[in-house]
Amino acid sequence: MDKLQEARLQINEIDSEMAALFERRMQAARVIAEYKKERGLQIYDAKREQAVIEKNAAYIKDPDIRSYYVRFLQDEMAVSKRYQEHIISGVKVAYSGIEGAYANIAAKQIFPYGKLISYRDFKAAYEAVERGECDCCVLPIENSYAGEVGQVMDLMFQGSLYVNGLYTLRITHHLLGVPGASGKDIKTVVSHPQALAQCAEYIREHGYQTIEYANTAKAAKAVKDGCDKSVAAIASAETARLYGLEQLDHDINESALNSTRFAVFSRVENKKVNTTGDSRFMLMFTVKNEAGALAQALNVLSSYGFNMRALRSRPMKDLAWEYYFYIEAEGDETGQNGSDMLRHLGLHCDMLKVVGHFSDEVILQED
Ligand SMILES: C=C(O[C@@H]1C=C(C(=O)O)C=C[C@H]1O)C(=O)O
Repeated sequence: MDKLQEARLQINEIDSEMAALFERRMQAARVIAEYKKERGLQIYDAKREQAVIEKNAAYIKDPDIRSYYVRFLQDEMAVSKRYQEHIISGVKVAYSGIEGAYANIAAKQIFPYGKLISYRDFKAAYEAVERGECDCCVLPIENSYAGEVGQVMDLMFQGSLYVNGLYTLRITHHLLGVPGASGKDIKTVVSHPQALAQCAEYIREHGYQTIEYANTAKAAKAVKDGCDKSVAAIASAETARLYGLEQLDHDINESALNSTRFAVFSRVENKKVNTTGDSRFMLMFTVKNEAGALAQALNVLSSYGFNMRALRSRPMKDLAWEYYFYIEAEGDETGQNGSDMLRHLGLHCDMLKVVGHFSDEVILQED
């Protein structure tokens, strides 16, 4: 047998072993895909991929081969993600608003393989998941300009869903006109009040009139339907594509920090979070009607070493002048220290629940 034949026989043997291993790996990936579907988690997990590469690359003794093996792992994981997409494809994702609105843009980016279903408001989207009509919903919880989204906070307090992921969508506004219009034609701009406010300086410099719409997508649709070259909408590039508008000017908002945080809600809690140090959790509670109860409750968190990042209060709808509290804190509350903290905190509360935890806040780019 010559060298070629010998080496090919070896490869045949290796491939047959690898085929069996590949099948086992893909079966494990299927289990992971189903787990993610139930919990509204994204397929891609950057930290896990990094860990897989680091751990396995270290097994390769020949330094010449190591970089090829890293490439092999990357390809293998890309194949596994494609397979997971096939399994999850059609996951039903509820969002509130119409196509082209920012909630829709966020949902599309988080679940590009999902079936996105529009609901008329936050409550309808949330309840569609509670009823089992959808697998998860994408709702805004906070905007860097307008602050918390109160209606969603109330749903989190009263409802039964969990937050297993948080995503920040950076929002860039553009000036959008009907095809053939140019910047010089524009006299009036239309958009959501927040978008108009975020572009106030630009609007003032150009001397435009403004008209408010319920959301940026509706404003874009009105420009398209109106066929008036003197009217432009302020909205995203995605909205421009959707409604066949042209970008007459780009990046017209003043603050580059304009962003909205979207939470993904699902019926099943994601118990095990990444414990690499970036974990966060969300609590909701009411305190006993006693002097110092709130201060004592807050002290419990710090005494167990949890760093509180946000504290908010909202009125309880059915009890006048009574409030519930929302806390977002850093750390992993699923371990022993966390459960001790929660038990201790419970002593100061009438009601306490963990609404969600997630390992990383993912930044979404609009385009
Ligand atoms: C299998 C998973 O999903 C994806 C695919 C991975 C893989 O094939 O090893 C790793 C991380 C994820 O991007 C997982 O999250 O573990």
